[in-house]
Amino acid sequence: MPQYKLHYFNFRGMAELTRLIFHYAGVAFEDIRFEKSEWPQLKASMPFGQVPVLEVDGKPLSQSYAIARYVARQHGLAGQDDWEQAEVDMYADCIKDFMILGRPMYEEHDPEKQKILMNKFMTETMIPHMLVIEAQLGKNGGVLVGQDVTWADMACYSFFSFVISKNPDVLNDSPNITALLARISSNENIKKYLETRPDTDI
Ligand SMILES: N[C@@H](CCC(=O)N[C@@H](CS)C(=O)NCC(=O)O)C(=O)O
Repeated sequence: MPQYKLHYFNFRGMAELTRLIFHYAGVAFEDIRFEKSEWPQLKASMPFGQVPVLEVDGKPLSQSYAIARYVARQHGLAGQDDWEQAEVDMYADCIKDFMILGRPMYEEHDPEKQKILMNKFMTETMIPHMLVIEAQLGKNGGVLVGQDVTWADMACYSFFSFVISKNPDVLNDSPNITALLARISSNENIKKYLETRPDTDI
């Protein structure tokens, strides 16, 4: 087994999906978390000057979804054939869009402007795309692709569990997404991780 070291800030952010994949798969990795005050000293050592970065036997890999996909492929969570892998990527990219397009809303501090951004994000992106995910889970027996949990489901879990920690009503009309979250959070490895995970705001 390679030696994995995951470098990121001490919050969930863009590393949490990979952390969850490692824990779900029961694979040991070093979860290296640092504070914002330490970042200026570390930035130059990261390939794109950004994190997350995964070191695999000393070799660095950057870009959160490249990292998550790589770890998922190595541990049987990326789909059974090329088509399934493409479908898994499709749903994972949909979740990545949520994260990228939702970011300006979290960074806006003026409540009025934040409300406008929130409405636009919800009506143009989140609600229509959530309906697709909800319907697919219903059609496909509770997971997005194939017969079992993949990293697309983990991406869904990572994103929506964060969202409902801020706004518990978001999944009121989404029983299938709610069931997926319950399924993943009842995994023994995930349960153990959640018991000890640092309690961070983002
Ligand atoms: N496209 C990159 C974006 C990574 C990114 O935005 N990282 C932020 C933290 S979430 C960062 O390193 N910020 C510090 C900086 O840019 O100096 C990915 O998906 O990994």
